[in-house]
Amino acid sequence: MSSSTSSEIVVEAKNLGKAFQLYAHRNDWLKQVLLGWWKAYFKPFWVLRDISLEVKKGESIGILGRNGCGKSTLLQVICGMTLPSHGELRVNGRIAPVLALGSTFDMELSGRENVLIGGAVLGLKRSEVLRKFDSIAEFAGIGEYMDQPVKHYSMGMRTRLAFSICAHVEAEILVVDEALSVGDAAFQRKCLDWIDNFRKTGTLLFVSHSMAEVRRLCTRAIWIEEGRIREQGDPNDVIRSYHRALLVEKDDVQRFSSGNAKQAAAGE
Ligand SMILES: Nc1ncnc2c1ncn2[C@@H]1O[C@H](COP(=O)(O)OP(=O)(O)OP(=O)(O)O)[C@@H](O)[C@H]1O
Repeated sequence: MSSSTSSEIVVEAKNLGKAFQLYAHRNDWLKQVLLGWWKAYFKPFWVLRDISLEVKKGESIGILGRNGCGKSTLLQVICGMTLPSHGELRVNGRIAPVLALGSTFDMELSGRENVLIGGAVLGLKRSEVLRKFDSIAEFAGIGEYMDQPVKHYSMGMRTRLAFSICAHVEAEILVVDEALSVGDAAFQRKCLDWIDNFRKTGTLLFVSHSMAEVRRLCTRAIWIEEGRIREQGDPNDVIRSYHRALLVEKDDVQRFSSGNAKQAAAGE
């Protein structure tokens, strides 16, 4: 029996699965919209399967795994950006997802306008965003670009703005999906320092290919492989197993070219 009380658990997933709809032909999605009641014109591609996990308040979880194994999809499901196809999910607390927020920016609007929208999306009142605006702008450090349309920003500048908004919404759960990798060294250091402080009270979900960052920031690591949890536990142990597997496994191009074919061959 688990000794943690339900109030300590901020994320609880039971048998979570996510399938995307893959269409063999360009127009099949239209057929699906019009005739889907009669027959399915897509094949489900299961990206996450049978994920069960509990994240306790104050934990810092590092999620690792090879390209395309389902790390970002798992975080997107947890953040509510996409619905699970199977299983149950309970999230208890305000979530600030850095990369996801950046991807919802309105490219035609200025950084300033996106701060107002992004702050509201993450649950702040307009008056609160206005009160925090100078601090958000200072942390983002993009100067006069704050009044330029976001479509003129570099990827790093977008991420700076998204991180800065997330850092100001007093979230209980911070979700950082490889966001730091596009920032320059000075910004990365600033974010890591901020995350260090956040970890004293908040919960961190962190996807990274940098094992040094996972070791430094995380209290637990979860290794995802082909959409399933392969191993979880102490970051040093999980990273060791992951590295060992990477040394013996070849770079399997088929993972990307025929995910569906692979599932079909396995009779799924
Ligand atoms: N909207 C979508 N439609 C169809 N397939 C998708 C969609 N989004 C993701 N996928 C597929 O789901 C799988 C998992 O993708 P995901 O982005 O979660 O992987 P990841 O582990 O975060 O990879 P990386 O380390 O490369 O960022 C991949 O095969 C990807 O092609």
